[in-house]
Amino acid sequence: MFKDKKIVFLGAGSMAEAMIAGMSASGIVKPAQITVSNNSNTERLKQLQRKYGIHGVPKEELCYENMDVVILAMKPKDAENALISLNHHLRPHQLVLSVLAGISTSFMEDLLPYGQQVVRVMPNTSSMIGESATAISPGKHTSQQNLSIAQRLLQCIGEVFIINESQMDIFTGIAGSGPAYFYYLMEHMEKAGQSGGLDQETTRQIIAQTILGAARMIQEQEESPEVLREKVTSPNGTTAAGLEALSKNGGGKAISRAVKQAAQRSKEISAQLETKKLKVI
Ligand SMILES: NC(=O)C1=CN([C@@H]2O[C@H](COP(=O)(O)OP(=O)(O)OC[C@H]3O[C@@H](n4cnc5c(N)ncnc54)[C@H](O)[C@@H]3O)[C@@H](O)[C@H]2O)C=CC1
Ligand SMILES: O=C(O)[C@@H]1CCC=N1
Repeated sequence: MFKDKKIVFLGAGSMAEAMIAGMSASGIVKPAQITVSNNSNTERLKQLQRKYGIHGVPKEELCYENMDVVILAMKPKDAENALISLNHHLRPHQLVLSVLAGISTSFMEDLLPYGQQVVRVMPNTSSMIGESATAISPGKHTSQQNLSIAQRLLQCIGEVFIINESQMDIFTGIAGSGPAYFYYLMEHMEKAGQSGGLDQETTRQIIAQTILGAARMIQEQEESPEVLREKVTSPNGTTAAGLEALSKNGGGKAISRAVKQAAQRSKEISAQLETKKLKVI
């Protein structure tokens, strides 16, 4: 399916690198099929080229005719300019994927040539090791065949969920931003471990294995998080004491607020860009 297909990343930041690393390691896409470009930092392009064996090409030197899949990976604030300048280069057969938070398919379609096939994508940085939870939603002109191509390509970086675009904000709050919540939790557990007498490196490995084990239990057992939590919790035991502290300190509420606030921010980014775009078109 991907033999000879050429993929270009516009944007060479942390998300692009995570996807490039995952795709290159998958064996499904060869590094030589991948090109990455950015606004001006040529040193960064050289670094990615050396590290992954892909092509790092300055924006002015990109040869768009050769591209099959264009992946937008700049910040949302740069999307409008990027789409406007892409407009002149694209051909109808080229598929545009966007990993930008808050950028709707209709926003892209309005700024690209009429009928362009686009897919909105929300990956996370675990793409780096092929463990992303990625959502995709097709634009209104996107064929089933191109949606399948996007799905197969993104399976190189982890699990892919095809969702309704109206669910993209909440998906972003859970999975796009989600790794950061777990890292935040780990940072705090690590500090507690150290103050309890463990060294930092050992604590880190213990926490990672604990989170990995809990995640795999959810994936491999039929039971809900609630049931699994109850199985850890002995009456009047250590877990009950820990959970009580979490609950008393607003732990559950804080987690649910974090997800909702991130989803809300995704909505706000869309709304701000829509308002700005209406002044352009
Ligand atoms: N970092 C993350 O965990 C995730 C990020 N995303 C999305 O990925 C996008 C990129 O995020 P990061 O990699 O964190 O940002 P970043 O700031 O690290 O990288 C942005 C890159 O875009 C380049 N750029 C800007 N305008 C450009 C243009 N017109 N053409 C080509 N390149 C251009 C910049 O030079 C830079 O290389 C954002 O839109 C974000 O919403 C989505 C999911 C997760
Ligand atoms: O923080 C952000 O806006 C991006 C989108 C999801 C994760 N990082």
